[in-house]
Amino acid sequence: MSQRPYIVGNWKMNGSRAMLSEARAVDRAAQRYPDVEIALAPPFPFLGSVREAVTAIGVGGQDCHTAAKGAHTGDVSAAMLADIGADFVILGHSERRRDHGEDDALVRAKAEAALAAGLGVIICVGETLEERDAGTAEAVVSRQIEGSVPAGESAAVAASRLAVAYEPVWAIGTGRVAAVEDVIAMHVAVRVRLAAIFGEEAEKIRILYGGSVNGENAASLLAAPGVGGALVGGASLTADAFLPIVAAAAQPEG
Ligand SMILES: O=C[C@H](O)COP(=O)(O)O
Repeated sequence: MSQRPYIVGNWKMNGSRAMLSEARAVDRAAQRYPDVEIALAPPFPFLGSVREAVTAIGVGGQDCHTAAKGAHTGDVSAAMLADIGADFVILGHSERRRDHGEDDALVRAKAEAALAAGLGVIICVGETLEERDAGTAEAVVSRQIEGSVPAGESAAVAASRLAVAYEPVWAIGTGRVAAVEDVIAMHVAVRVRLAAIFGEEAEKIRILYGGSVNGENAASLLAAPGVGGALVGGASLTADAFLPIVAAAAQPEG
């Protein structure tokens, strides 16, 4: 794969205006890592401020509505994200699937709206512990890919603006990181499904790993074949915790 590794910090529902200083610190450090694509996804209230505070890193939302505008109290459209200068949106995170009952069809509709608005899209997939223990992890993730990826998009659009984050639910925020060999196997499964949809252009779609990534484990995860980056939660909340992951992406273990 020729693309730069993609390291995305998802602040989830954390932070305050004070965290602008963390975003600025990441942005300042980004010039030391030209071979890494770095981005942050703050909560909506801080998105515009972070966008204005940084120049070298990407900024994205954590969700969007399927519609461009209208009577949808509390929601935010992809067009609004694009309007304030966001580069991408994270969709179908397991916390949204859990907290808001989002299913694959809804995630796909959101992805279509986001791509239509010109945004990049990171679609999250991943199995629960019960599904892994039952031996159905690959089947579950393959089904999520088939249901939530916008298959009607051209392969060229997918190759340039779509990423997939494989995040085993049991590894998110638990400190329990997936074994590298399991990460490799799951990324292969994701790639096979993407290739079935988009053909050989699917090789260019970055597949990120997410789930308790930190400065200690990042190098071995990011060096794994097929891993195109990381979607980082807890360790993205401070520049001190996040930047070692960026550094690991710049020089993954051989
Ligand atoms: O979006 C990020 C992932 O859910 C991973 O979160 P975590 O790094 O806190 O485990």
